[in-house]
Formats: sequence, structure tokens, C-alpha cells
Amino acid sequence: MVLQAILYEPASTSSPPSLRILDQLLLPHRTTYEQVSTCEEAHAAIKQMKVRGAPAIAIVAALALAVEIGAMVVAKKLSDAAEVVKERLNQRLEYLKTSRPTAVNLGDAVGKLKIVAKTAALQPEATSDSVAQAYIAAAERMLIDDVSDNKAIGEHGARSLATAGYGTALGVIRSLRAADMLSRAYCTETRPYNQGSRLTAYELVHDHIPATLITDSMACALLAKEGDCLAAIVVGADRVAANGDTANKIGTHSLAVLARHHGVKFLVAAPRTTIDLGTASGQDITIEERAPEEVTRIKGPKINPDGRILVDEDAEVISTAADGIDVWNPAFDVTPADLIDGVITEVGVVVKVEGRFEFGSLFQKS
Ligand SMILES: CSC[C@@H](O)[C@@H](O)C(=O)COP(=O)(O)O
Repeated sequence: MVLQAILYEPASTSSPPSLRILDQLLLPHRTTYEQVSTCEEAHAAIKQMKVRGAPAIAIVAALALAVEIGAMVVAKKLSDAAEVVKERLNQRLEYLKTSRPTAVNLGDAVGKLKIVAKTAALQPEATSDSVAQAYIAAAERMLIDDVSDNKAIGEHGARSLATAGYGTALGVIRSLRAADMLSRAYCTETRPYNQGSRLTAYELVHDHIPATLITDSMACALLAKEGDCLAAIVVGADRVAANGDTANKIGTHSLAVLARHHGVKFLVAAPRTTIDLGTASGQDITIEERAPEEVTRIKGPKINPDGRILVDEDAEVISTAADGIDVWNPAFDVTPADLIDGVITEVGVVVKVEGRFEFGSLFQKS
């Protein structure tokens, strides 16, 4: 079974909805789920990266507010008018949106959920409960859609990659593996937060996918040595601008440059909620800059006097940099569309036509 980052229980007749998130800061050493009952808890968990990744951030924010408002419904604390509940939802959503700036999925979810609350409050028979229930149903729908969208991305990626004879982000890799079309995947460690070595590698091992971990600085050597055997580099995305420029985890742009130099396909796998037609190009994307300590310190093993090594949250924080050095720590970079060969979405793969990506058709109702 695929590791679940989000565990959500809808309300029952007697209990409010509940939300638990996998604390990704403790992986790979501990698989610990943490209760999220308020927007403040969700905001902190997102900012600290206990939950991370563009779609997951949006869903945790949406569901945390569902849990908060659901508890008020069960406790019969929502005695205010429909309009007041709508305003409360709007304010809480705006607050959640401030947790992380780069990924568009959170802003997109906030915009859609505000429309749900507004529409529900405009109904002739609207009550505070009906607005709350409409909100909760929409947030729950986002979770359901995310799971099915990810599966579809994997399948589209695997199918098109198979046709063109090249390989695949993790959903695509899982689909290729399921179709017995993958001999090996390589994942990078992803300094400074090590999402690659702690999380992606953990999932690859968990899913029994043959995989090899390299440091970010080894990617060029790997491409020089194995470039002919590598089918493609596949990355996720936090925001794809209208022209195809793509913000993703720091280091992505370097991989795209390397891929182009070595003649390897470079593909972005992302749901349509990550495509931001309101952002013209990568220059308009806000890049989050994070604390210097993420670069200058690591959690190292703590060796007890009895020789036991502790490698979990009790580990010691070790400085790996000269004290006093200035640090720049952008969490994301922007890969120019020019270096991207295709964008794999849940409804199909978009490739460039006459050198340009055209995403508009992805959003047209059939
Ligand atoms: C499916 S997640 C896609 C992106 O959000 C992912 O590649 C990424 O850059 C995540 O950054 P993070 O800082 O770990 O939230």
C-alpha cells in the first residue's frame, strides 16, 4: 500500500471530522501521525514542512478548516448567520494562504473554497450550518480528486512515455513499475531539506522499486556515464506559469540544464491545479526563501555513552558551516519552458507546439 501523508475521517453522527498528517520531518526514522484540529496547527505544520508538496499543502489547509468548522457544527457553536460563517471561512482561508507562497495549489484551493462559501451563503434558505456543510463537502472533494488525479498523472505519464520510448515523477514511476517497464529509478537527495533522500527514497524502498540515491552534485556524473540509458528526468512542480516556466524544488533548473546538455528528455508531472494561467511567466513567481539554519545545520546521529546511535528526533543538531557566513536559501527555482519537453497532467500530456506550451485546452469543458 502507498504511504498515506494525510489521514482524514469525515464526521459521523456523533463525532466531528478529524485530520491527521504524517510528520514528514521525522521520516525516514519514524512514521508518526499528528492530529491537526485548527488552522493554526495546519499553518505551523505547513510552514515547518511537516506536510509538504504543492497538492498536499493545499489539501491539509482545506481539510484543517473543515475540521475546525466541523467541530463548531457538532458543538452547536455556529449560531451566527450564514453570511457571518462565510466571512469567517474567508478569513481563515486567507490566513492559511500565508503559510507558504510559491506553490499555486494552496492559492487555487483558497479561491475555489471561497466561491463555494459565497455560493452557499447566497442560497435563499442558507443557514450557518448549510454554509459550513457546503465548505466541508468541497474540501473533502479536493482530497478525493487529488488521489484520482495522481493516479491518472501516473498512467498518462507511463503511457505516453512508453509510446515515445522513454521513462518518468513518482506517480509515473509507480505506473511504469506496475507495467513492468522500469528497470531502475535514480533519486537525488535534494539539499538542504533532503526530501529526496528522506522521503522519495523512503517511498521507493517502501514500494519495492529498484532505485539508487545520488547527491544533487552527482547528477552530472550520472548523466555523463549513463545518459544513453536514462529515458527521462521527471520532476514535480509548485507552479507552472502560462508560458510553461516551472517553479519546483531548488535544484530542478540545474537538472533541466543537464538534461538538455546530455540529450535526455525533461518532463514535469503536475495536476492542472498547479498550472497557473494567471501568472504569465516564471519572473512573476514568488520564490520562498527559508531560514539559513536549514543550510548550515544538519541533524546528526547522537551517540550515547553506551555506543547506541540515536537517529530520530533526539538526534543532535550539527553545524556544517563556518559560523558567521552569510547564507542564501531559496526553496525553489524556476526552470524556463524552453528546457521542458512536456507537462504530464491528469488529463493528458502537453507538449510544445511551434516552441510554445498551450495549456488553455486543458481547462475547456468537454
Ligand atoms: C507533488 S509535489 C511537487 C512539488 O511541490 C515538489 O516537487 C516540491 O518542490 C515540494 O517542495 P517542498 O518545499 O518540499 O514543499
